[in-house]
Amino acid sequence: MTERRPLIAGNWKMNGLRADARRLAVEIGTLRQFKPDAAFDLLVCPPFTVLEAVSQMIENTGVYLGAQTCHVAEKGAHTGDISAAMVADSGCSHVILGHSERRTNHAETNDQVNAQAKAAHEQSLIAIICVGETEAERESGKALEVVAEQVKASVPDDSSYGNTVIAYEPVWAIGTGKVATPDDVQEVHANIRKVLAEKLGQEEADGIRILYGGSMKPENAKELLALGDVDGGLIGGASLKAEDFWAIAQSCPSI
Ligand SMILES: O=C[C@H](O)COP(=O)(O)O
Repeated sequence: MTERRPLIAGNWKMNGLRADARRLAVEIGTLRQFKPDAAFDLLVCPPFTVLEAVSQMIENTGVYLGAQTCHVAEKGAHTGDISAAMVADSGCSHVILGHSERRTNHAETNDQVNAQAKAAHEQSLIAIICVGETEAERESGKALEVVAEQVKASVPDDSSYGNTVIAYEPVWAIGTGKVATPDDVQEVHANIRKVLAEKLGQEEADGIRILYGGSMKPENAKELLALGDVDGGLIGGASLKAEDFWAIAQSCPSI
């Protein structure tokens, strides 16, 4: 079976002026250099405006750089948008797509996320495709079904373990301090892998990393990261403090 090296990804969201971003990037990069052979990959996804600054700060540290979205078109009349080519040109290897905050605040649909992921793949970017149910959907027993539908529709057919990561983020757990139970997380992750196998084949499904996101912190990371189908975390709030982000990464089981 393809080895799934844990990925610990920090989504800085709309946080970080240049000075803060540089400081945080240096702190994370410095910690990373202490353990270059660690059993996990580290990724930071700052806002577009500081990608360049962060890219310089993490050069040669082994920390990967990602953006938080991209447009489906390569270039053109799309005021305020950023293309996958621009993301790649900024030094990024990854891009987060379809985060629930984008789906809610910018009305992004599964079809759009699918097209964004294809655009990202064309630029050799790794697409981190986010899915997750709302609290009402969980309470009405529809979590598995909703997430399965999102995966089926948002993940393009050209996806592979080399170019795609899935992030399961229950909407109600994001930034709230509420965390899904380990049993619930494992159940959803296993079902995502099953859907991926039906869509892309077992080999790809076995290799695609599925991250958990939603109030992951040093205190709960170990239990979540130990689950069989959890291959890392997409971390918001706790990724803004280098020590917390690093403590989460250190909680990864050895591979
Ligand atoms: O992308 C990250 C997630 O939205 C999780 O955010 P959080 O760790 O602040 O709950």
